[in-house]
Amino acid sequence: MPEKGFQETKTQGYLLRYIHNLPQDHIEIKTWETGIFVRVHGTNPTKTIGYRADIDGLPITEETDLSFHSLHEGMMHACGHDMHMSIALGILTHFSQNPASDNILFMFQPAEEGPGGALPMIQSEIFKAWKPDMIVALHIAPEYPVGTIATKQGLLFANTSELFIDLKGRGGHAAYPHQTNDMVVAACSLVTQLQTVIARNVDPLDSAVITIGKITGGTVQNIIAERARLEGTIRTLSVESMKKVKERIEALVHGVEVGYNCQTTIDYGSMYHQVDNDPTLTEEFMQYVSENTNVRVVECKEAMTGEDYGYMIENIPGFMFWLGAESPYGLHHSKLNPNEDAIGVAISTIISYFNFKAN
Ligand SMILES: CC(=O)N[C@@H](CCC[C@H](N)C(=O)O)C(=O)O
Repeated sequence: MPEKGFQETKTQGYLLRYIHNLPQDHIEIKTWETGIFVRVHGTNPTKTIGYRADIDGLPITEETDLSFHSLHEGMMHACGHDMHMSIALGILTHFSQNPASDNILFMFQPAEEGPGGALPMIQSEIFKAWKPDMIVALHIAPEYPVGTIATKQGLLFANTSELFIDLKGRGGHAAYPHQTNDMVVAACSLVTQLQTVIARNVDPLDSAVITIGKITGGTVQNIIAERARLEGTIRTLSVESMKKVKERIEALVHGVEVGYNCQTTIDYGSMYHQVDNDPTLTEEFMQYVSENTNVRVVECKEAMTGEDYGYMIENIPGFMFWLGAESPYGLHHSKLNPNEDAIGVAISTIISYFNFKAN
């Protein structure tokens, strides 16, 4: 039942029904927007360990033939959030029956794909009252085999900013281009120019991405377009690079405005802070898993993916890791089919690690 960010009402209802069927003696449940907080009271708590799972889907038409494929036409769990939820429910089920000595706070977070649920969730009164001392999250990784986890100390995921550029010129008859300012031509030129920011303005030893994922413009084939719109995303490995990339984008958009005699607007939509793994906790987790489980631990490089989970661990120690879920098709692909064996691997690994951390 994949649903867009902050519209996850059926998802929330499903999760709540499951959670209400667990033993209730040690748990407290609070809804927040379309998300859920569940606190499992420890037997002798000295701290609270947080665990976050994201719950929204993506606007992609699913092309798998799975028996449990999306029932919502045009929407898909193409980033593995269905698996993230299943894993969180598995861990919660265990601790609701066998509480650890410390408290564990489960956060079922809406709107990771946009516009971002993590930041308002941690600003909520519930989070402030139940504030965890550390937080853990995972993301499925189609490129790693089941039985593998991958992470690193420090920067794991990039800074992100959405990018929406609107262009408005003068439309007209397809046969009289000299009387118009064609926004399809201006938009196409701008898309190409934007790639020069990466190729010519970003230090080759740094990294950045500008992806335009959607272009719209015009009305019909024989009318020159009065309007066009580019929708995309920017990724950088530092907050400073994001600032520089945006300055260059603004300069190029201004150039198109002058060069094509049109009006433009730029909207940066939602922005996510980079995921910076706490070095000490991450190192300890990697060592614990290597020495105490059959899971293979890989030290990976940082990725240009974004995650609003970065806000959760900006001021609270925590980390995220990739969970091997081998699929021939990657994240955000209509045929993504993560291997479900990864669910059990994640549940047993996190239960073991939380029991270790909860002393
Ligand atoms: C893990 C993942 O795929 N996250 C998304 C986050 C998107 C943030 C925002 N909507 C944007 O596009 O900038 C990703 O695309 O990396």
